[in-house]
Amino acid sequence: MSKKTIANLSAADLAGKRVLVRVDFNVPFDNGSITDDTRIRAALPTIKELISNGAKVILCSHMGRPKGKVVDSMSLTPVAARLGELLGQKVTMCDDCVGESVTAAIGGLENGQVALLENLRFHSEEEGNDPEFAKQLAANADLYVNDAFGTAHRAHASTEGVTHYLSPSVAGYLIEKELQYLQAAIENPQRPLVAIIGGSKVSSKIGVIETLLEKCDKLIIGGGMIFTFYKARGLNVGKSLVEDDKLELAKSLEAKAKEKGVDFLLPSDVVLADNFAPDANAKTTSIDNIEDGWMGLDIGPDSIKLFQDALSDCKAVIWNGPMGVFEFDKFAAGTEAIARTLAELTGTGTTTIIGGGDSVAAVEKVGVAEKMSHISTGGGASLELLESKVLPGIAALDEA
Ligand SMILES: Nc1ncnc2c1ncn2[C@@H]1O[C@H](COP(=O)(O)OP(=O)(O)O)[C@@H](O)[C@H]1O
Ligand SMILES: O=C(OP(=O)(O)O)[C@H](O)COP(=O)(O)O
Repeated sequence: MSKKTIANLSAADLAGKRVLVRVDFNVPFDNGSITDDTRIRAALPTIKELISNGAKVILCSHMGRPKGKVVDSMSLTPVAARLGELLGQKVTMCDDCVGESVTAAIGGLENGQVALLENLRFHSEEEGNDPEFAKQLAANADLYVNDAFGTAHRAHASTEGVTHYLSPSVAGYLIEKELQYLQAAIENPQRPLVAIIGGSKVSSKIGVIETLLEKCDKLIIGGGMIFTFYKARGLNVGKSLVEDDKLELAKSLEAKAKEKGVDFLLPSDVVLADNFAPDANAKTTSIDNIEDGWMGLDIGPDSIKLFQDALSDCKAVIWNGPMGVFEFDKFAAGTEAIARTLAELTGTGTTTIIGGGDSVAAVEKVGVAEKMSHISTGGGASLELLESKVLPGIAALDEA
Protein backbone atom coordinates (compact mmCIF):
# COMPACT_ATOMS: atom_id res chain seq x y z
CA MET A 1 0.00 0.00 0.00
CA SER A 2 1.33 3.44 -0.85
CA LYS A 3 -0.32 5.01 2.18
CA LYS A 4 1.30 5.53 5.56
CA THR A 5 -0.02 3.19 8.26
CA ILE A 6 0.30 3.07 12.03
CA ALA A 7 3.11 0.57 11.49
CA ASN A 8 5.13 3.55 10.16
CA LEU A 9 4.71 5.43 13.46
CA SER A 10 7.19 4.98 16.29
CA ALA A 11 6.40 4.58 19.98
CA ALA A 12 7.54 8.18 20.47
CA ASP A 13 5.01 9.34 17.83
CA LEU A 14 2.22 7.81 19.92
CA ALA A 15 3.12 7.95 23.62
CA GLY A 16 0.96 10.49 25.42
CA LYS A 17 -0.58 11.68 22.12
CA ARG A 18 -4.32 12.14 21.55
CA VAL A 19 -5.11 9.94 18.55
CA LEU A 20 -8.42 10.41 16.74
CA VAL A 21 -9.36 7.03 15.24
CA ARG A 22 -12.21 6.77 12.72
CA VAL A 23 -13.69 3.28 13.01
CA ASP A 24 -16.80 1.73 11.45
CA PHE A 25 -18.88 0.64 14.43
CA ASN A 26 -22.06 0.66 12.34
CA VAL A 27 -23.11 -2.74 13.68
CA PRO A 28 -26.50 -4.45 13.44
CA PHE A 29 -28.87 -4.14 16.40
CA ASP A 30 -31.95 -6.04 17.48
CA ASN A 31 -33.95 -4.80 20.45
CA GLY A 32 -31.00 -2.73 21.70
CA SER A 33 -28.51 -5.64 21.56
CA ILE A 34 -25.64 -5.94 19.10
CA THR A 35 -26.33 -8.99 16.92
CA ASP A 36 -22.92 -9.07 15.15
CA ASP A 37 -19.80 -7.47 16.64
CA THR A 38 -17.49 -8.36 13.72
CA ARG A 39 -16.76 -4.71 12.93
CA ILE A 40 -15.85 -3.98 16.57
CA ARG A 41 -13.50 -6.98 16.74
CA ALA A 42 -11.99 -6.00 13.37
CA ALA A 43 -10.83 -2.67 14.84
CA LEU A 44 -9.13 -4.26 17.88
CA PRO A 45 -5.60 -4.69 16.42
CA THR A 46 -5.34 -0.94 15.78
CA ILE A 47 -6.89 0.05 19.11
CA LYS A 48 -4.66 -2.37 21.06
CA GLU A 49 -1.54 -1.13 19.27
CA LEU A 50 -2.38 2.44 20.24
CA ILE A 51 -3.12 1.47 23.86
CA SER A 52 0.10 -0.48 24.20
CA ASN A 53 2.06 2.52 22.93
CA GLY A 54 0.52 4.77 25.58
CA ALA A 55 -1.68 6.85 23.28
CA LYS A 56 -4.93 8.46 24.40
CA VAL A 57 -7.37 6.76 22.04
CA ILE A 58 -10.36 8.79 20.83
CA LEU A 59 -12.65 6.59 18.73
CA CYS A 60 -15.32 8.02 16.46
CA SER A 61 -17.93 6.35 14.25
CA HIS A 62 -21.36 6.70 12.74
CA MET A 63 -24.26 4.36 13.42
CA GLY A 64 -27.12 4.05 10.94
CA ARG A 65 -28.51 7.01 9.06
CA PRO A 66 -30.00 9.44 11.64
CA LYS A 67 -29.86 12.30 9.07
CA GLY A 68 -28.33 14.97 11.31
CA LYS A 69 -30.66 14.47 14.27
CA VAL A 70 -30.16 12.80 17.65
CA VAL A 71 -31.92 9.43 17.45
CA ASP A 72 -31.60 7.57 20.76
CA SER A 73 -31.79 4.11 19.17
CA MET A 74 -28.70 4.99 17.12
CA SER A 75 -26.52 5.91 20.10
CA LEU A 76 -23.11 4.22 20.27
CA THR A 77 -23.45 3.63 24.04
CA PRO A 78 -24.00 -0.18 23.69
CA VAL A 79 -20.91 -0.32 21.45
CA ALA A 80 -18.76 1.31 24.17
CA ALA A 81 -19.91 -1.40 26.59
CA ARG A 82 -19.13 -4.22 24.14
CA LEU A 83 -15.75 -2.72 23.23
CA GLY A 84 -14.91 -2.43 26.94
CA GLU A 85 -15.62 -6.17 27.36
CA LEU A 86 -13.45 -7.05 24.35
CA LEU A 87 -10.57 -4.85 25.50
CA GLY A 88 -10.89 -5.75 29.18
CA GLN A 89 -10.74 -2.07 30.11
CA LYS A 90 -13.14 0.82 30.55
CA VAL A 91 -14.23 2.78 27.48
CA THR A 92 -15.42 6.29 28.33
CA MET A 93 -18.62 7.07 26.39
CA CYS A 94 -18.92 10.73 25.42
CA ASP A 95 -22.33 12.40 25.16
CA ASP A 96 -21.47 14.05 21.81
CA CYS A 97 -18.65 14.05 19.26
CA VAL A 98 -17.70 17.75 19.47
CA GLY A 99 -18.10 20.51 22.06
CA GLU A 100 -16.99 21.37 25.58
CA SER A 101 -18.12 18.17 27.29
CA VAL A 102 -16.10 16.13 24.77
CA THR A 103 -13.01 18.31 25.20
CA ALA A 104 -13.32 17.86 28.98
CA ALA A 105 -13.72 14.05 28.71
CA ILE A 106 -10.67 13.80 26.46
CA GLY A 107 -8.72 16.10 28.77
CA GLY A 108 -9.33 13.56 31.54
CA LEU A 109 -7.86 10.60 29.61
CA GLU A 110 -4.64 9.03 30.92
CA ASN A 111 -2.13 7.43 28.55
CA GLY A 112 -3.50 4.09 27.28
CA GLN A 113 -7.13 5.00 28.02
CA VAL A 114 -9.96 4.91 25.47
CA ALA A 115 -12.96 7.16 24.78
CA LEU A 116 -15.74 6.69 22.23
CA LEU A 117 -17.43 9.79 20.78
CA GLU A 118 -21.19 9.73 20.19
CA ASN A 119 -22.61 9.04 16.70
CA LEU A 120 -21.01 11.50 14.24
CA ARG A 121 -24.14 11.53 12.07
CA PHE A 122 -26.18 13.18 14.85
CA HIS A 123 -24.62 16.28 13.20
CA SER A 124 -25.54 16.91 9.55
CA GLU A 125 -22.09 18.52 9.10
CA GLU A 126 -20.52 15.04 9.22
CA GLU A 127 -22.03 13.83 5.95
CA GLY A 128 -21.80 17.38 4.53
CA ASN A 129 -18.01 17.19 5.07
CA ASP A 130 -18.22 20.62 6.70
CA PRO A 131 -14.72 22.09 7.23
CA GLU A 132 -15.64 23.82 10.52
CA PHE A 133 -17.00 20.55 11.93
CA ALA A 134 -13.88 18.71 10.74
CA LYS A 135 -11.76 21.36 12.51
CA GLN A 136 -13.73 20.83 15.74
CA LEU A 137 -13.14 17.08 15.55
CA ALA A 138 -9.44 17.67 14.88
CA ALA A 139 -9.09 20.20 17.71
CA ASN A 140 -9.28 17.45 20.34
CA ALA A 141 -6.47 15.35 18.81
CA ASP A 142 -2.80 15.41 17.79
CA LEU A 143 -2.91 12.87 14.97
CA TYR A 144 -5.40 10.81 12.96
CA VAL A 145 -5.83 7.13 12.12
CA ASN A 146 -8.51 5.92 9.71
CA ASP A 147 -9.50 2.28 10.22
CA ALA A 148 -13.11 2.58 9.02
CA PHE A 149 -12.89 0.50 5.85
CA GLY A 150 -16.68 0.13 5.60
CA THR A 151 -17.00 3.93 5.36
CA ALA A 152 -13.90 4.65 3.27
CA HIS A 153 -16.05 5.26 0.17
CA ARG A 154 -17.69 8.25 1.88
CA ALA A 155 -16.07 11.70 1.76
CA HIS A 156 -17.32 12.81 5.16
CA ALA A 157 -15.84 15.18 7.79
CA SER A 158 -14.46 12.31 9.90
CA THR A 159 -13.06 10.34 6.93
CA GLU A 160 -11.80 13.02 4.53
CA GLY A 161 -12.27 16.49 6.00
CA VAL A 162 -10.35 15.89 9.21
CA THR A 163 -7.18 14.84 7.34
CA HIS A 164 -6.71 18.49 6.31
CA TYR A 165 -6.28 19.50 9.96
CA LEU A 166 -4.32 16.59 11.51
CA SER A 167 -0.85 15.37 10.66
CA PRO A 168 0.12 12.64 10.36
CA SER A 169 -3.06 11.05 8.97
CA VAL A 170 -2.48 7.33 8.55
CA ALA A 171 -4.33 4.05 7.88
CA GLY A 172 -5.01 1.49 10.60
CA TYR A 173 -4.40 -2.26 10.38
CA LEU A 174 -7.92 -3.11 9.18
CA ILE A 175 -7.75 -0.78 6.18
CA GLU A 176 -4.25 -2.09 5.46
CA LYS A 177 -5.52 -5.71 5.49
CA GLU A 178 -8.61 -4.95 3.37
CA LEU A 179 -6.43 -3.28 0.74
CA GLN A 180 -3.87 -6.07 0.87
CA TYR A 181 -6.50 -8.64 -0.12
CA LEU A 182 -8.97 -6.72 -2.28
CA GLN A 183 -6.49 -4.60 -4.20
CA ALA A 184 -4.02 -7.44 -4.71
CA ALA A 185 -6.82 -9.71 -5.95
CA ILE A 186 -7.52 -7.49 -8.92
CA GLU A 187 -4.20 -5.71 -9.47
CA ASN A 188 -1.89 -8.66 -9.10
CA PRO A 189 -4.14 -11.73 -9.24
CA GLN A 190 -3.18 -15.32 -8.72
CA ARG A 191 -4.59 -17.24 -11.72
CA PRO A 192 -6.97 -18.64 -12.64
CA LEU A 193 -8.98 -15.88 -10.92
CA VAL A 194 -12.71 -16.60 -10.69
CA ALA A 195 -15.28 -13.93 -9.80
CA ILE A 196 -18.67 -15.02 -8.50
CA ILE A 197 -21.28 -12.28 -8.66
CA GLY A 198 -24.80 -12.73 -7.33
CA GLY A 199 -27.42 -10.72 -5.49
CA SER A 200 -30.71 -9.35 -6.59
CA LYS A 201 -30.19 -6.96 -9.49
CA VAL A 202 -27.68 -6.60 -12.30
CA SER A 203 -28.09 -2.80 -12.11
CA SER A 204 -26.32 -2.65 -8.71
CA LYS A 205 -23.41 -4.78 -9.96
CA ILE A 206 -22.77 -3.35 -13.46
CA GLY A 207 -19.59 -1.52 -12.44
CA VAL A 208 -18.07 -4.49 -10.65
CA ILE A 209 -18.95 -6.93 -13.46
CA GLU A 210 -17.40 -4.60 -16.05
CA THR A 211 -14.19 -4.18 -14.05
CA LEU A 212 -13.90 -7.87 -13.19
CA LEU A 213 -14.36 -8.81 -16.85
CA GLU A 214 -11.05 -7.02 -17.45
CA LYS A 215 -9.31 -8.97 -14.67
CA CYS A 216 -10.74 -12.46 -14.18
CA ASP A 217 -10.47 -15.71 -16.11
CA LYS A 218 -13.97 -16.96 -15.31
CA LEU A 219 -17.08 -15.05 -14.29
CA ILE A 220 -19.86 -16.96 -12.53
CA ILE A 221 -23.24 -15.23 -12.30
CA GLY A 222 -26.00 -16.24 -9.87
CA GLY A 223 -28.85 -14.68 -7.90
CA GLY A 224 -31.80 -12.74 -9.21
CA MET A 225 -29.78 -11.05 -11.94
CA ILE A 226 -29.53 -14.26 -14.00
CA PHE A 227 -33.08 -13.79 -15.26
CA THR A 228 -32.20 -10.53 -16.99
CA PHE A 229 -29.46 -12.43 -18.84
CA TYR A 230 -31.87 -15.26 -19.73
CA LYS A 231 -34.57 -12.89 -20.97
CA ALA A 232 -31.92 -11.11 -23.07
CA ARG A 233 -31.21 -14.53 -24.65
CA GLY A 234 -34.91 -14.89 -25.45
CA LEU A 235 -35.79 -17.41 -22.72
CA ASN A 236 -39.05 -17.38 -20.76
CA VAL A 237 -38.41 -16.41 -17.11
CA GLY A 238 -41.97 -16.62 -15.73
CA LYS A 239 -42.44 -14.11 -12.93
CA SER A 240 -38.75 -14.11 -11.88
CA LEU A 241 -37.06 -10.82 -11.02
CA VAL A 242 -36.13 -9.10 -14.31
CA GLU A 243 -34.83 -5.64 -15.16
CA ASP A 244 -36.38 -5.02 -18.56
CA ASP A 245 -34.37 -1.84 -19.07
CA LYS A 246 -31.10 -3.81 -18.67
CA LEU A 247 -31.60 -6.42 -21.41
CA GLU A 248 -29.26 -4.69 -23.84
CA LEU A 249 -26.69 -4.25 -21.08
CA ALA A 250 -26.89 -7.98 -20.27
CA LYS A 251 -26.27 -8.79 -23.93
CA SER A 252 -23.30 -6.43 -24.09
CA LEU A 253 -21.76 -7.88 -20.90
CA GLU A 254 -21.95 -11.39 -22.36
CA ALA A 255 -20.47 -10.13 -25.63
CA LYS A 256 -17.68 -8.37 -23.77
CA ALA A 257 -16.84 -11.56 -21.85
CA LYS A 258 -16.57 -13.43 -25.14
CA GLU A 259 -14.38 -10.72 -26.66
CA LYS A 260 -12.06 -10.83 -23.61
CA GLY A 261 -11.89 -14.63 -23.59
CA VAL A 262 -13.48 -14.78 -20.12
CA ASP A 263 -15.44 -17.94 -19.38
CA PHE A 264 -18.95 -16.56 -18.67
CA LEU A 265 -21.02 -19.02 -16.65
CA LEU A 266 -24.74 -18.80 -15.95
CA PRO A 267 -26.69 -21.49 -14.05
CA SER A 268 -28.05 -24.39 -16.13
CA ASP A 269 -30.99 -25.09 -13.83
CA VAL A 270 -32.96 -23.18 -11.21
CA VAL A 271 -35.21 -23.80 -8.22
CA LEU A 272 -38.59 -22.24 -8.89
CA ALA A 273 -41.19 -21.02 -6.40
CA ASP A 274 -44.88 -20.30 -6.94
CA ASN A 275 -44.57 -17.16 -4.83
CA PHE A 276 -41.95 -15.15 -2.93
CA ALA A 277 -42.28 -16.80 0.48
CA PRO A 278 -40.28 -19.16 2.72
CA ASP A 279 -43.01 -21.82 2.47
CA ALA A 280 -43.68 -21.45 -1.27
CA ASN A 281 -44.11 -24.61 -3.36
CA ALA A 282 -40.80 -25.36 -5.06
CA LYS A 283 -39.58 -27.35 -8.07
CA THR A 284 -36.31 -27.60 -9.98
CA THR A 285 -36.16 -27.14 -13.74
CA SER A 286 -33.69 -26.47 -16.53
CA ILE A 287 -33.49 -22.83 -17.50
CA ASP A 288 -35.21 -23.37 -20.87
CA ASN A 289 -38.26 -24.79 -19.14
CA ILE A 290 -39.45 -22.04 -16.77
CA GLU A 291 -43.24 -21.89 -16.77
CA ASP A 292 -45.40 -18.81 -16.45
CA GLY A 293 -46.52 -18.16 -12.89
CA TRP A 294 -43.24 -19.42 -11.34
CA MET A 295 -40.18 -17.46 -10.20
CA GLY A 296 -36.58 -18.59 -9.81
CA LEU A 297 -35.26 -18.18 -6.29
CA ASP A 298 -32.13 -20.36 -6.32
CA ILE A 299 -29.70 -22.12 -8.61
CA GLY A 300 -30.30 -25.86 -9.07
CA PRO A 301 -28.10 -28.93 -8.38
CA ASP A 302 -26.68 -29.11 -11.95
CA SER A 303 -25.60 -25.49 -11.68
CA ILE A 304 -23.92 -26.15 -8.33
CA LYS A 305 -21.94 -28.94 -10.01
CA LEU A 306 -21.16 -26.72 -13.02
CA PHE A 307 -19.86 -23.95 -10.75
CA GLN A 308 -17.89 -26.37 -8.54
CA ASP A 309 -16.16 -27.75 -11.66
CA ALA A 310 -15.34 -24.25 -12.84
CA LEU A 311 -13.87 -23.43 -9.44
CA SER A 312 -11.86 -26.62 -9.08
CA ASP A 313 -8.64 -25.31 -10.70
CA CYS A 314 -8.81 -21.71 -9.49
CA LYS A 315 -6.09 -20.04 -7.42
CA ALA A 316 -8.16 -17.06 -6.31
CA VAL A 317 -11.88 -16.34 -5.95
CA ILE A 318 -13.75 -13.11 -5.31
CA TRP A 319 -17.38 -13.60 -4.25
CA ASN A 320 -19.99 -10.88 -3.98
CA GLY A 321 -23.71 -11.57 -3.70
CA PRO A 322 -25.75 -14.70 -2.88
CA MET A 323 -26.79 -17.30 -5.48
CA GLY A 324 -30.43 -17.20 -4.40
CA VAL A 325 -32.83 -16.07 -1.69
CA PHE A 326 -30.71 -17.71 1.01
CA GLU A 327 -32.79 -16.06 3.74
CA PHE A 328 -35.47 -18.71 2.94
CA ASP A 329 -34.16 -22.20 3.86
CA LYS A 330 -35.91 -23.81 0.87
CA PHE A 331 -33.89 -21.58 -1.49
CA ALA A 332 -30.55 -21.47 0.35
CA ALA A 333 -28.91 -24.63 -1.04
CA GLY A 334 -27.08 -22.93 -3.93
CA THR A 335 -25.56 -20.17 -1.81
CA GLU A 336 -24.65 -22.61 0.96
CA ALA A 337 -23.00 -25.05 -1.47
CA ILE A 338 -20.85 -22.25 -2.92
CA ALA A 339 -19.87 -21.16 0.62
CA ARG A 340 -18.82 -24.73 1.48
CA THR A 341 -16.95 -25.15 -1.80
CA LEU A 342 -14.97 -21.95 -1.17
CA ALA A 343 -14.15 -23.07 2.37
CA GLU A 344 -12.76 -26.35 0.98
CA LEU A 345 -10.79 -24.54 -1.71
CA THR A 346 -9.19 -22.30 0.91
CA GLY A 347 -7.95 -25.45 2.61
CA THR A 348 -6.16 -26.46 -0.59
CA GLY A 349 -4.36 -23.15 -1.02
CA THR A 350 -6.85 -21.02 -2.99
CA THR A 351 -7.22 -17.41 -1.87
CA THR A 352 -10.90 -16.79 -1.14
CA ILE A 353 -12.18 -13.25 -0.74
CA ILE A 354 -15.71 -12.54 0.32
CA GLY A 355 -17.02 -9.05 -0.48
CA GLY A 356 -19.20 -7.50 2.19
CA GLY A 357 -22.97 -7.52 2.41
CA ASP A 358 -25.18 -10.58 2.09
CA SER A 359 -22.45 -12.97 0.96
CA VAL A 360 -20.83 -12.50 4.37
CA ALA A 361 -24.14 -13.26 6.10
CA ALA A 362 -24.41 -16.43 3.96
CA VAL A 363 -20.89 -17.58 4.81
CA GLU A 364 -21.60 -16.99 8.50
CA LYS A 365 -24.92 -18.86 8.29
CA VAL A 366 -23.07 -21.92 6.96
CA GLY A 367 -20.44 -21.56 9.71
CA VAL A 368 -17.43 -21.37 7.38
CA ALA A 369 -16.46 -17.71 7.87
CA GLU A 370 -13.25 -18.62 9.74
CA LYS A 371 -12.11 -20.77 6.83
CA MET A 372 -12.07 -17.99 4.18
CA SER A 373 -8.86 -16.10 3.39
CA HIS A 374 -10.53 -12.71 3.80
CA ILE A 375 -14.01 -11.47 4.62
CA SER A 376 -14.44 -7.80 3.95
CA THR A 377 -16.05 -5.59 6.60
CA GLY A 378 -17.37 -3.23 3.91
CA GLY A 379 -20.18 -3.95 1.44
CA GLY A 380 -20.31 -0.74 -0.60
CA ALA A 381 -16.63 0.02 0.05
CA SER A 382 -15.42 -3.39 -1.18
CA LEU A 383 -17.59 -3.12 -4.31
CA GLU A 384 -16.16 0.32 -5.08
CA LEU A 385 -12.63 -0.94 -4.52
CA LEU A 386 -13.25 -3.90 -6.84
CA GLU A 387 -14.60 -1.40 -9.38
CA SER A 388 -11.18 0.33 -9.13
CA LYS A 389 -12.83 3.50 -7.81
CA VAL A 390 -10.88 5.88 -5.58
CA LEU A 391 -12.05 5.63 -1.96
CA PRO A 392 -11.91 9.21 -0.59
CA GLY A 393 -11.22 8.12 3.00
CA ILE A 394 -8.08 6.32 1.85
CA ALA A 395 -7.00 8.78 -0.84
CA ALA A 396 -6.87 11.54 1.83
CA LEU A 397 -4.27 9.74 3.98
CA ASP A 398 -0.54 10.58 3.93
CA GLU A 399 1.59 8.92 1.28
CA ALA A 400 4.10 6.39 2.62
N1 LIG B 1 -33.43 -15.23 -7.55
C1 LIG B 1 -33.60 -14.20 -6.72
N2 LIG B 1 -34.74 -13.48 -6.75
C2 LIG B 1 -34.92 -12.45 -5.91
N3 LIG B 1 -34.01 -12.02 -5.02
C3 LIG B 1 -32.85 -12.70 -4.96
C4 LIG B 1 -32.59 -13.81 -5.81
N4 LIG B 1 -31.35 -14.27 -5.52
C5 LIG B 1 -30.87 -13.50 -4.54
N5 LIG B 1 -31.76 -12.56 -4.18
C6 LIG B 1 -31.64 -11.57 -3.10
O1 LIG B 1 -30.57 -10.71 -3.32
C7 LIG B 1 -30.30 -10.08 -2.08
C8 LIG B 1 -28.86 -9.64 -2.03
O2 LIG B 1 -28.63 -8.81 -3.12
P1 LIG B 1 -27.54 -7.67 -3.12
O3 LIG B 1 -27.91 -6.64 -2.11
O4 LIG B 1 -27.39 -7.24 -4.53
O5 LIG B 1 -26.25 -8.48 -2.65
P2 LIG B 1 -25.11 -8.07 -1.62
O6 LIG B 1 -25.77 -7.62 -0.37
O7 LIG B 1 -24.32 -9.32 -1.41
O8 LIG B 1 -24.34 -7.00 -2.32
C9 LIG B 1 -30.62 -11.09 -1.00
O9 LIG B 1 -31.50 -10.50 -0.08
C10 LIG B 1 -31.29 -12.23 -1.78
O10 LIG B 1 -32.46 -12.70 -1.16
O1 LIG C 1 -22.55 -0.41 6.68
C1 LIG C 1 -21.96 0.30 5.86
O2 LIG C 1 -21.98 0.07 4.52
P1 LIG C 1 -22.33 -1.40 3.83
O3 LIG C 1 -23.74 -1.76 4.27
O4 LIG C 1 -22.25 -1.10 2.34
O5 LIG C 1 -21.29 -2.37 4.28
C2 LIG C 1 -21.07 1.43 6.28
O6 LIG C 1 -21.10 1.63 7.68
C3 LIG C 1 -21.42 2.71 5.53
O7 LIG C 1 -22.70 3.14 5.88
P2 LIG C 1 -23.50 4.10 4.89
O8 LIG C 1 -23.83 3.31 3.65
O9 LIG C 1 -24.73 4.54 5.67
O10 LIG C 1 -22.60 5.27 4.54
